[in-house]
Amino acid sequence: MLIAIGADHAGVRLKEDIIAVIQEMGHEVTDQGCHCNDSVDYPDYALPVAKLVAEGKADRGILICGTGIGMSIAANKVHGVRCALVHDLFSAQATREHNDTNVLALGERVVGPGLAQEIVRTWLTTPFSEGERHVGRLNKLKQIEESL
Ligand SMILES: O=C(CO)[C@H](O)[C@H](O)[C@H](O)COP(=O)(O)O
Repeated sequence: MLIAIGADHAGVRLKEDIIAVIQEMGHEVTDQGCHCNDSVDYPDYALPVAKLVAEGKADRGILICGTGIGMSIAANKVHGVRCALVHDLFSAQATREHNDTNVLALGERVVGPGLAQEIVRTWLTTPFSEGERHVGRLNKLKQIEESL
């Protein structure tokens, strides 16, 4: 898979750890920044990653800021993106199985690097369950998007 990744200044250190995990797993990465420790604005980095996923130019996206909250809010404004903020392994698995999430948000100030790496491994390897009830709910999300 091609994974698009982005971070603000509060997530840039964890971004490097996550890139290493993605590459170890045999996936490709497109790094959309940021690339320094200067204070930047998370929407500027969420948007390119979310658009790459929504347009089918990347298979998945991973976004990191201090809490993951700003990144997840921004990413979920892009039609076609289902972004989950995840800081535990149960949610990493459930959000793939139930929500078919295509973008993952993490908070570098919330989660340690070891757990964050394990969350990414779980999220990248867990398939959507294809359960009828989940498909129906995703269709309802799509209808909401299309009605706006
Ligand atoms: O959006 C956020 C908070 O929900 C992110 O965690 C940002 O990284 C954070 O707000 C950045 O904070 P800073 O004080 O500007 O470093």
